[in-house]
Amino acid sequence: MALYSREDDVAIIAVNNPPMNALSHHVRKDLIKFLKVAEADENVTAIVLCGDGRTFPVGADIKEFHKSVSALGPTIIDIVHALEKSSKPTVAAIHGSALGGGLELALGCHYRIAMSTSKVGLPEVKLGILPGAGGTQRLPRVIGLDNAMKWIAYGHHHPAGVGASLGLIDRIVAKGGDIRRSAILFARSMVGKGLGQRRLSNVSVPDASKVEELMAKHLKEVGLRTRGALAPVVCLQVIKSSALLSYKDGLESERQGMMTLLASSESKAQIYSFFSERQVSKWNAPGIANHATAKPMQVRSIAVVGLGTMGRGIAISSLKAGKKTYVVELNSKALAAGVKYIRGYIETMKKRAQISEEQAAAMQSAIIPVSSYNGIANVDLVIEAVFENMKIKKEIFGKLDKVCKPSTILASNTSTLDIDEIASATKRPEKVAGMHFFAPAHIMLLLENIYGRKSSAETIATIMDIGKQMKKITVLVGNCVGFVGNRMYGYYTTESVFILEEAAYPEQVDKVLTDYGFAMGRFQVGDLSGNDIGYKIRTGLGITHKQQPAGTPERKRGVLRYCPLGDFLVEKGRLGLKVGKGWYKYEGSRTPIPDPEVRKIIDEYRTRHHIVPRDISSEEVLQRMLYPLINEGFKILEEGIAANPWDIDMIYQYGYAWPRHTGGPMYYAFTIGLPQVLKVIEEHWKAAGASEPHWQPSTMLTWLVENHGNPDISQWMPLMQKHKSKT
Ligand SMILES: CCC/C=C/C(=O)SCCNC(=O)CCNC(=O)[C@H](O)C(C)(C)COP(=O)([O-])OP(=O)([O-])OC[C@H]1O[C@@H](n2cnc3c(N)ncnc32)[C@H](O)[C@@H]1OP(=O)([O-])[O-]
Repeated sequence: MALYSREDDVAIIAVNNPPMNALSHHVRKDLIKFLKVAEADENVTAIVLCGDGRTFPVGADIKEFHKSVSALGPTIIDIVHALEKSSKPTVAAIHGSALGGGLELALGCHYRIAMSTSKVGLPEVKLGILPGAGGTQRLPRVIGLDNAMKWIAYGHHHPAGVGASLGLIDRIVAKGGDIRRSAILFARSMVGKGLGQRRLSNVSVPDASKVEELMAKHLKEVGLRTRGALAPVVCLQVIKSSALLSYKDGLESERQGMMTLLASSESKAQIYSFFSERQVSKWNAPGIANHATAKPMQVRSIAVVGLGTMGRGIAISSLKAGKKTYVVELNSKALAAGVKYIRGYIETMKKRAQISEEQAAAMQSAIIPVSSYNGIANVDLVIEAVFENMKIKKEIFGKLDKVCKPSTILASNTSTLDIDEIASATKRPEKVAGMHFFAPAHIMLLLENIYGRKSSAETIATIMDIGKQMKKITVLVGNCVGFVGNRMYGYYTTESVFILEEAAYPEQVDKVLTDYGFAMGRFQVGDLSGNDIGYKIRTGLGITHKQQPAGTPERKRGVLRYCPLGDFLVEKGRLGLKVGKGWYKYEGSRTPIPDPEVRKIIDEYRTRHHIVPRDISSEEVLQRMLYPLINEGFKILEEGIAANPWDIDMIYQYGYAWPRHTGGPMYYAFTIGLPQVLKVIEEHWKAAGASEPHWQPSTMLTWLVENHGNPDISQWMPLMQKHKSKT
């Protein structure tokens, strides 16, 4: 709802719809009603629009999207026009954030004042839509086309100070000031001044003459940064109309753009992503604990064991979260190198104004270098980040168990290894868990937390809470080889080399993936992370080409199909970007260049095995790359390793750069339709048989299709649970 009050001659309309003052239908009804009251009251000379509680409205109510209620009048644009039309000065008093429809309301007001700490922006593009309440037409009239294109096509939130420098905010109220009082005084001071040029629909776009040039520039940038996404392109086209058409016709173009986007699968996927991102914090470890009941332990200090790339990033994340951080390396040279890197990184963040001087100083003084395990006996949480080797990890956990106080939680940053086996090296398995960070750990937003068979409710709640404090998208999953992310990814890489064998070169496979929306294809990613990583894992499993006894068929490992092309590459020193050659060659930059030598390796291999390369369609490449992931995702849900499909999707969006506008592997499957996905998987399974088990259809997928066709993704788990409880 909204509340109406008076302060002498100024009417105050305050949106009161916790937690974020979204502009739900009932709020919109109140706003129009109170604007009429204020307009009709002779004793009112000015109107202040504000938000109660945490914030100014942060936009339309996203829960109403794709439901009929979102279109029920009054709409946000009706309120925008009522605010603008008012004969009395209308002032938006912004605290917290004014986003989306919230900022559009503020653009309807004649004046805007904001707390210095507040944020403003039109982030609709991140929901696959556009600012459909006049924002595409009104913002360029205030901040110019160039800025408006940037703001709307990328959807970033901007500090109010930046808004003020562009003329969007008329006055800034310093931290600690009273925004409502300032707005009342400001509104009163504007009474009697002309409103004509304050009504944005009367104003023209300042840099309209540069429209074609700006369009070309922004279309190019958007194409590079948000590959394959429709919304940024439609946003730009609609903003363009603000420079070429009348306000009224521009609004019509905005309406049409909005209709197109609302009907797209992209906006549904983005809205699903918005809620999924928040849903993952409501974690559940079936039979052990869930977010509502389990209480985290207070963690004041964290020790990071191992200062390689991962350990350094984890230590920086810990310092950013304000923890006293013990950094541990037994070798003094490695310790010094790690500490130097961390200290240097903090200074760089300070120089780039990513953190304040005080924060930097606090982080520097919170680093405690340690060269023996005894030095971390009293920490609350240890995160081990040493080499991916079970024997070494068990030795370290055994030692940590002996020296650390009984309440210390011991976590491993393993990306694949069995957490229960690691826990078995201690006498406190209830205090052991996995915290799988993604490289670089201080930048990547994903944290995949793993609970073991014996992890306690408190341990799980604590690692989830630490993820939140580190500002990570933290997803809880169960224990299995590779957990969720890497277990699924394994089949993606497996299938990619099978495609090389049969039909394509790396650049052809990668192009299909980047056209789909990935920033990089699988082979470029391999080069970037180092092809030797996978090689070491395969060596650990004893399956590389060199480890086989004489006479082993090159393309078989037992009954399983195998492709050694990745092994050949590493054995020829093609480790990836770091050495300037891998699946591609690199000539002094990070740009991958298709390499005739790689083609030669593939061609010779094909000739040796009498493989005649065939034509392969982009559709087949995409299906073969993505459907094994999806199939494995269903197996993971079936086994209870992930509690919900959106947990998997968030892991893929934030850990593996899955394009957000398609939602993630599980949501993408829903968009394609589960029957169609199953049909393709079954065809491959029929053709490949037991030698390619990743094509064996998941029982859950098969059951859902046979019994429910393509049920809504929110129903997959409830339907399965109902089915299981009956059987
Ligand atoms: C039609 C005309 C065109 C206009 C289009 C628009 O305006 S499109 C909109 C353009 N605007 C945006 O895209 C802004 C969307 N919002 C945000 O980006 C962030 O909420 C934030 C940055 C404002 C605050 O971050 P924070 O980390 O402090 O808080 P938090 O994120 O955890 O949220 C707390 C709770 O509020 C919920 N909720 C939040 N917003 C909305 C909403 N609009 N609606 C409904 N619910 C919303 C959120 O789900 C969560 O619920 P839960 O899980 O507790 O049940």
